Amino acid sequence: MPGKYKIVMIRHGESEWNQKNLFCGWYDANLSEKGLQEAEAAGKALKAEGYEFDVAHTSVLKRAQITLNTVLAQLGKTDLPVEKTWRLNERHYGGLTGLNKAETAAKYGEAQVQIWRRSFDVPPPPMEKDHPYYDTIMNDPRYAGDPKPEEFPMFESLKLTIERTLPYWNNVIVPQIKAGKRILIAAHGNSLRGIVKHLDGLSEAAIMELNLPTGIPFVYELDEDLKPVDSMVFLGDEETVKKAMEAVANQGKAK
Ligand SMILES: O=C(O)[C@H](O)COP(=O)(O)O
Repeated sequence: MPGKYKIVMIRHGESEWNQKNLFCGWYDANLSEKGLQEAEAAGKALKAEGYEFDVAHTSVLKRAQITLNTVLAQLGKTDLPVEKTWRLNERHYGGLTGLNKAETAAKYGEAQVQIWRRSFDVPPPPMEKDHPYYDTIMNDPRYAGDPKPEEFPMFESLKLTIERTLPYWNNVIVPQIKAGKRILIAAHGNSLRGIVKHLDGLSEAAIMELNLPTGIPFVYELDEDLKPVDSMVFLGDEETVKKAMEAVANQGKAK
């Protein structure tokens, strides 16, 4: 039976730091050429499937915003209302920000990197004041006043990420869904993993296994209680999606 509501989500296209296999988090990396192409293909796929939207939500980070703008351009909807919030930002990778994932796996072990990347409540080490990207992130005018100084993250586990994403989901997105708005969310691998965990009621063990591919839209059909009737249906062939998920997982392997 079809769901009452449909919502489309997409992780940003490959970023320049994804390409270099660096922990990115709140660093404002640009999309790579491949990431731009992924975003264009995503927009074409959504158009071919006849998707239309009333509003979009994204983070304050340009890799998500450029992905969204590229998708909307393909849909001929560059005038769609867009809401931007730090609450959809990628999880803050703390002191790992800027480190190479494979080198970090060689240094601390793949198991430790897998825990930092995919566990539910084990945070990465904090970003200290002398971290090379501390000032860039802390002094970013887009964060002036929100998050409040006392809630500005220095590191985030998935649990902490969900705790700041869910208020936005519940207070802003859910009312729009219930009002019949057709919604597109362009965000990040871990902020979207948090939403997926919430929607599907995934266990901490199950969410550890989920790697979201860059730039491939996925659809949830929800019943009137916002329970999934259809979960995470990707707009891409199964083999492509599977390979893309494996590629994300393998970023954490020591070379
Ligand atoms: O922030 C990053 O490094 C990536 O966008 C997500 O990284 P992950 O797949 O290692 O969590």
